[in-house]
Amino acid sequence: MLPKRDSWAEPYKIKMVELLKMTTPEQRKKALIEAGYNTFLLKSEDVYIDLLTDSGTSAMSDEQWSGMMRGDEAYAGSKNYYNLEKAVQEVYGYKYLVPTHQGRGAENILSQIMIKPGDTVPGNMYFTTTRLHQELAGAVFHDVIIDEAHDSNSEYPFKGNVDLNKVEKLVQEYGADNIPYICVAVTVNLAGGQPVSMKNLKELRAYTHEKGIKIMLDMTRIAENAYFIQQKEEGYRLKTIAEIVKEICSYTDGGTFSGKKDALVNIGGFLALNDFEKFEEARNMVVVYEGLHTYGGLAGRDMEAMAIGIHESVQDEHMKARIGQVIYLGDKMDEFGIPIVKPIGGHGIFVDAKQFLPHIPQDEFPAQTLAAEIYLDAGIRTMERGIVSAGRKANGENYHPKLELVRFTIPRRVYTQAHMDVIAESTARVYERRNQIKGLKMIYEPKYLRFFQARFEQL
Ligand SMILES: Cc1ncc(COP(=O)(O)O)c(C=O)c1O
Ligand SMILES: N[C@@H](Cc1ccc(O)cc1)C(=O)O
Repeated sequence: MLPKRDSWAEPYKIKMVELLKMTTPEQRKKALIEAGYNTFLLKSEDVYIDLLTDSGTSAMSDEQWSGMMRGDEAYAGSKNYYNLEKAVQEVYGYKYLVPTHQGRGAENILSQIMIKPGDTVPGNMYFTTTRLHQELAGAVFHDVIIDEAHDSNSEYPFKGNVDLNKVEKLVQEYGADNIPYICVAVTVNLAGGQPVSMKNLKELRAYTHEKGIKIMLDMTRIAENAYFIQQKEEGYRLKTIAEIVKEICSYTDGGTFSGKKDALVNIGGFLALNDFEKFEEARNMVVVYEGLHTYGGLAGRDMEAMAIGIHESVQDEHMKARIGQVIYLGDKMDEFGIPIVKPIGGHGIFVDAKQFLPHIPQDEFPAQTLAAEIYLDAGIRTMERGIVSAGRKANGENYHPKLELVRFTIPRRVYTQAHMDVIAESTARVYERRNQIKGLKMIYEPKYLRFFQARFEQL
């Protein structure tokens, strides 16, 4: 067989490194018990490879670091705000910008200015913070993602797509007047970083236009979604990521953004809108919750780094290496027979805990258990994305999501291919001893977003 000739490589070189601490199995066991078997409660210094999240964990470029030095820390009218506004207008095409400290700050403001109590908000699968803000504003969330998204074995290439029949059913039942907007996430985090196709967005735009319903993007990982469109959707192979990103936004009315993902910064976010009246409301609201409308809870230097990161995020070679690394890890896990969500998505590998630990019932938290076991093996930190994350319904019952997953989230520009090998091998070791693994019971449950702070004990 001829050797492989189409390898990708990182379009950067390493200028500074952060040393990692290795731990012993005994140290990890102790740390895990102290953390109540919740990877969110581990101390970062007890972690070897940190795949908890791709949020705020990416490595900034030298350009971004030099942007930090150009921070204009004026209370009002910082020049970095105008640079960020320009970046948002140029890259996404939205007219108005309201900066926020991170994505959920924007979700809060959007929910408050758009939703009236009793409204219905459809979305392509829930996201924890997004749904909570919609609910706190008085709306009921309805999942309108296609059925394939709930099936970890379906190889459908655009599992993030909205099912228009499900939307139509909601319109029939609740009336378009009671649906302020549809929230469309690109890519869909909890489905496994799955993309939405341009065709689907165009169809949704045509439909919502006719009904007078707005589309608000959760544009947190929009550049990653654009990469999948470029690679998989007919007619987009020769378009750049930048062109595709702008086209996606053109079918929508605005979006919330967590700059901590695509935009390669450690903190920051924004709300972008096209409607001036809504913008005025949001700009007024931001001073209540975040800070003045020209900084929204951010330092000037943070806005500068985000403006630069937005431009870097839509470079084709960056995205090729970014997703290439995720696919490399997924392929390795696949070779070991580890059950993962297919197709491989944008920001990480999602291991199917129901298939991995079929002997553990969902009420004994298989994904939480597996994340704990993965940490024990080699100090790799991952995140539960199953019944714990899904939380409870308004009537107090637990949601029982079909997907019970452990997310191995890859920070951008941080780890090497050798780290990916270590991660896959460690997971394979846990897979070999899967039959001996026992479930957990929850011993402490906070009211909101319980997965962040809940505590568990081994059964
Ligand atoms: C899809 C998605 N939307 C919204 C958010 C909220 O962003 P942030 O963490 O910046 O508040 C996140 C991450 O939290 C996310 O992954
Ligand atoms: N958005 C980040 C941080 C986060 C994690 C879990 C959540 O449910 C909410 C926020 C992520 O997806 O990793």
